[in-house]
Amino acid sequence: MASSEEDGGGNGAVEEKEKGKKRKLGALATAWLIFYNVAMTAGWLVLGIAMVRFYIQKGTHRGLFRSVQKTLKFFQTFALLEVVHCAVGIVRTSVLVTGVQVSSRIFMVWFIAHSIKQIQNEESVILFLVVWTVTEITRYSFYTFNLLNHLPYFIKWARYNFFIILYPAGVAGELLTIYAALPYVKKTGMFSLRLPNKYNVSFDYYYFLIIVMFSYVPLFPQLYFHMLRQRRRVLHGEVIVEKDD
Ligand SMILES: CCCCCCCCCCCCC[C@@H](O)CC(=O)SCCNC(=O)CCNC(=O)[C@H](O)C(C)(C)COP(=O)(O)OP(=O)(O)OC[C@H]1O[C@@H](n2cnc3c(N)ncnc32)[C@H](O)[C@@H]1OP(=O)(O)O
Repeated sequence: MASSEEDGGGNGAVEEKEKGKKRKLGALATAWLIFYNVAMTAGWLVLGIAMVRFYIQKGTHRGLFRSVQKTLKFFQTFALLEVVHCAVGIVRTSVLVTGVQVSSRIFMVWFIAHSIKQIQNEESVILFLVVWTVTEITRYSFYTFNLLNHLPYFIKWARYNFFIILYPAGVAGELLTIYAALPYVKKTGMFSLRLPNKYNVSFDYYYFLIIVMFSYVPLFPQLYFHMLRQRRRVLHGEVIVEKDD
């Protein structure tokens, strides 16, 4: 995930390398990515509209997760394809960075919010839902317009500025939600395996969640600094060479 930066001022070899990486996508790959990004933009838009409508009609966030969970699960799980896109090389993004981003979201959706019903009405769940929705509508519309070579500047600006606030806000929502889940996990012993058992292994989901929370400390800055580098590259034209994973 590490990257090194070259001085933007006239390093020809680096610029050539950077240009060389901007290869043309095949027609099929482009068509697929346009379809994928349009579908994802639409999916997150539907989710956003459903959340706003729910709140206007009910005047409370209680029950909101339950009412939008099917759409959320479908589109967030569909995002696993992003790891595939990187792995097969049709998008120029690190498999590792994308893998961490997508797996942490899938984990939040399926192994926390879906599995632990008692925390679904926590404000922190709404916080990460709102943050993810704004982020993804911006991000997928950015990719779509970019592929169509008609990228409005405000979408580009939003893609590379919103995350400065949204990323920490999303992480706060996720961590507070996991924290709220801990007492239920401890009480029920869910997803845990106690000894003695026929496999002779033990697993404690409660401690696993604590490890997951601590893993944000080294991993989140990697994602955040990756986005800051992307921001400098795209908005300020700095030449940045990412080392291969
Ligand atoms: C099993 C338990 C696991 C537990 C793990 C716990 C670890 C937790 C640590 C992680 C915390 C994450 C928390 C997170 O969920 C919180 C939030 O998301 S809050 C909301 C704010 N978030 C964001 O703003 C970030 C959103 N995420 C991303 O942007 C990406 O996922 C990321 C991989 C981080 C960065 O994206 P990327 O590297 O792709 O940057 P670019 O957008 O600039 O794109 C680079 C080039 O690739 C092209 N591209 C990429 N995707 C596509 C696509 N779908 N279609 C077309 N083109 C695509 C893009 O155009 C760029 O091309 P070029 O270089 O030619 O311009």
